[in-house]
Amino acid sequence: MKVLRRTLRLTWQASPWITLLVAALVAFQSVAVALLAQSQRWLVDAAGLGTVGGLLAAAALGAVAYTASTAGRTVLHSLALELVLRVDILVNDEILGLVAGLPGVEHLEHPEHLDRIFLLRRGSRTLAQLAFGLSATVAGVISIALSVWLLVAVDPRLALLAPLALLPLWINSRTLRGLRDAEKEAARHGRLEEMLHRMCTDAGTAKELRVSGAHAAIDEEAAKAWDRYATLISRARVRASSWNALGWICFSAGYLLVLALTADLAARGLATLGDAVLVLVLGARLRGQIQEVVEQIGRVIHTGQVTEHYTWLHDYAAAHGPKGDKQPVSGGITFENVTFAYPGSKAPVLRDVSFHLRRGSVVALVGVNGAGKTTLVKLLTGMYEPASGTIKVDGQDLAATDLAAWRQRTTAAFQDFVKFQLPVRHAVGIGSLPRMDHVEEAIHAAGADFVERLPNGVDTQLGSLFDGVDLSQGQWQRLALARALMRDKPEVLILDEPTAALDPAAEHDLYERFTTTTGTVGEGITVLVSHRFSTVRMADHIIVVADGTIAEQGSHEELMARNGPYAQLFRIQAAAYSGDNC
Ligand SMILES: Nc1ncnc2c1ncn2[C@@H]1O[C@H](COP(=O)(O)OP(=O)(O)OP(=O)(O)O)[C@@H](O)[C@H]1O
Repeated sequence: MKVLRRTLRLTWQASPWITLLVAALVAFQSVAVALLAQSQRWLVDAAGLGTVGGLLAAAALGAVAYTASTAGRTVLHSLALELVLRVDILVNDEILGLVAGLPGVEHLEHPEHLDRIFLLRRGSRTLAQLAFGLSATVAGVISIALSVWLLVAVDPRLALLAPLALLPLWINSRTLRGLRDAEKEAARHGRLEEMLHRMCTDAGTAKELRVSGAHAAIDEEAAKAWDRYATLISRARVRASSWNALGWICFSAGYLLVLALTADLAARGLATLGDAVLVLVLGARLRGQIQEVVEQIGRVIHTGQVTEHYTWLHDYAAAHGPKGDKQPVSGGITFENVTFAYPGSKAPVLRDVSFHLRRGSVVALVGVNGAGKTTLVKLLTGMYEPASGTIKVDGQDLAATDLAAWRQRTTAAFQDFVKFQLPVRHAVGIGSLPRMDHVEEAIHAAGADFVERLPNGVDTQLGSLFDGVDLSQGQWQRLALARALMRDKPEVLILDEPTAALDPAAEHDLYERFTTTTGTVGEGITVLVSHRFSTVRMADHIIVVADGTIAEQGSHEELMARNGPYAQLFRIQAAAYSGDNC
């Protein structure tokens, strides 16, 4: 009901006038068949009796009903198409808004949630048809009821056709349920095929795949996934059509029986010729009417699956949306006994982690690959919530604060940055759209001065998709950094290996710049993740992460004096760089 109300609201919002016109035409369609059959009955009876007035009235009624029905049907078809198209756009906008507006990213990583979003986006049109489909179904049922009523008036036994007409309807609802289950089961294969296909056609991944020669194998895997998807769906369809055919055979046998009964009644003088014509016309039309209602019900039931996901998305967005209007105040951040496991995985990636990030400090997270550094950063930016323990910002639980407001006070640059194929100004500016005027400043702060030498400076189009300039990996990375630096005086600046593509000297120089020129110094907290100890040693506080726990923490000097894992890693790297870079 909630979904119906929502889609009705969207339908009205799409166009009140078209909605009213469609409703009026649908209402007329519900009586059109009965009017037409009745006019033909009167026409034949009046002809038999030779009453000219009756003949003319019946012909006039038939002509009006026929014209209004056929013309109305054509107009209804095009108006309904237009309305559904408009509602589809609104539904898609709503879905994208809900998916993109969620503060965390859990819904984008959980396979079950991804399946739901996949099915929802594929079925958005069905959802857009819900209001129209339901009203057409009600009109169809009324139309069938009127036909049955007219048949019963000739002879009550003719009502036999009604239960027989319901049989295909019932079978169809059962088979559609089977189809719905098959679609649910197949969604994962469909999504896999889409991903593999994209891997082979996307310029970024295609390069690596060509070099490794794996594209043929991936192509094959994509074909297999598509086969699995198509097989599940087509098997369910064949099953459904066989059952539906059986239903129609039963109805056709009933129709023949009704015709034989009417012929008998006419022969015995218990029915007029007009009655026989009425039965003939209505019986033949009943098949079409039922077919239409079956199809409409099919669409509505199919919508049931999509509406389930639609409701889920709304509920999920309501449960995971902004939690309150309290804003974190300036101060330190404390992780208290934080344990965390990624969705769908039972093994915790972080176990009982506790540490404090002091306001105004530069904190470095170090550790081997997979230790849990990026996961800590994701928790800090509110992408995920801890399974147990709390993250407190000035004593306030981050899970209970408005994440959107928190994000306004933080900024981050990640190792897996995005290459936005836009003009430089926009590729950097989307870091903080209200501060578009500060793009040049951010570019300078990120050391991306190469932009000045591009053909159109900050207005140069980037990427090959739109005949733009392509950049080196290090240059793309500097732009990603500039994007992160767009935020005005962030309380927390997170740099998660955003300089991996830069040489060690450039990274050292850049971090020196960040820690002395950005707005966070003295006011905010800078969290940097790096494998380069020449950078790490600049931090005030170093946290060594090992296997999801904190192995040790302290200043560079303290950790060197302790001679623990940090000191060992530092010496190994210092030896590798012959002391030059560390
Ligand atoms: N989205 C995810 N879903 C499930 N497991 C994940 C996910 N992201 C990371 N992990 C797992 O969490 C662990 C910690 O990963 P994390 O990215 O935090 O490590 P890291 O210390 O940042 O590593 P690196 O130095 O390689 O960037 C790894 O074992 C990884 O496999």
